Amino acid sequence: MSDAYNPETEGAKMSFATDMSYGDYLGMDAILGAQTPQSSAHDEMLFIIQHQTSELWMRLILHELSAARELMLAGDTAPVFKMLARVARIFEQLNNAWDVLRTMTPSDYTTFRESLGASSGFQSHQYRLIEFMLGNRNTAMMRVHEHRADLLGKLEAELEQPSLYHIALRALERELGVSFDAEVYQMRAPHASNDAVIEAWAQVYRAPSEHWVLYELAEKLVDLEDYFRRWRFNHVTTVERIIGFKRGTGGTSGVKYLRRMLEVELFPELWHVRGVL
Ligand code: HEM
Ligand SMILES: N[C@@H](CC(=O)c1ccccc1NC=O)C(=O)O
Repeated sequence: MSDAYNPETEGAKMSFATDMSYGDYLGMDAILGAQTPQSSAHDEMLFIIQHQTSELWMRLILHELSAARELMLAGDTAPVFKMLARVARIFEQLNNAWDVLRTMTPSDYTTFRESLGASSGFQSHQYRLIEFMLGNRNTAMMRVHEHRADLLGKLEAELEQPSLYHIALRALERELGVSFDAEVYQMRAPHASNDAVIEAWAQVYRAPSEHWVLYELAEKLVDLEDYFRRWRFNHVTTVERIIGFKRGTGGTSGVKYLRRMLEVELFPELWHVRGVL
């Protein structure tokens, strides 16, 4: 008989015929059954898992942002800071993940790129939902989901709700006793910079101790956008490294399109305010 240590002797439960196990709880059969490479290329598994893990983290981002929005609407800001800090950390996790994908060379990628057809991250509805929630609401991005009423419905439902930034701006109005133009609160357009909003944030930044909660909220949002920008930058750099200036499978110009996306400002006034202090 082997003298290998048997944890059963100290009480480890070994039978899960009728009890919920680790795999049951985590839905491991569904998760580990969801990798279906379209080619026999070795690196396609890396590619699939990289995207699936990213989508799982995005799912958590959406969970945190939804809760943060509810709490902000209820005026309960303390837990919101924790949630926004967590979202920034998740982006950092996604940023670090590029190191794994970067081990794939251009020649590795060409072994299966054709198998991807017209599919592309451009069609990630969770990515679009994150953008919409934060306030970057470019409705032109929704058409790729027209064939999926469920996904389109989620994006449409999001557009019915104020963005997280809208809610922050409402709080700013209340704090300073000011009122922003209605155009600031457009529901179906990317948030555009507004001078009155810059001036309002400037009041907060000139006297942080008098407006501590809003100051902290603003800095959490800047932090989040900072990490999000790094994600976009890592993406475009990895893309250039792997496919150069080829067109994207999603039909865009590829790196040129992604470089344009680097110009997106989620919370423009929070960046512009730095220049007027
Ligand atoms: C070999 C690695 C990758 C390449 C070559 C690549 C390439 C591209 C290209 C060319 C686009 C532009 C749309 C198109 O025409 O296809 C794009 C968009 C996008 N990709 Fe990737 N990508 C890679 C990895 C990833 C990963 C790991 C993610 C994580 C989920 C991701 C998420 C996205 C998203 C969300 C967009 C839309 C961005 C936007 O519209 O602002 N990509 N990608
Ligand atoms: N757009 C990429 C393909 C790609 O990266 C991709 C394909 C399917 C699912 C996710 C992807 N990731 C990001 O766009 C390309 O043009 O090579």
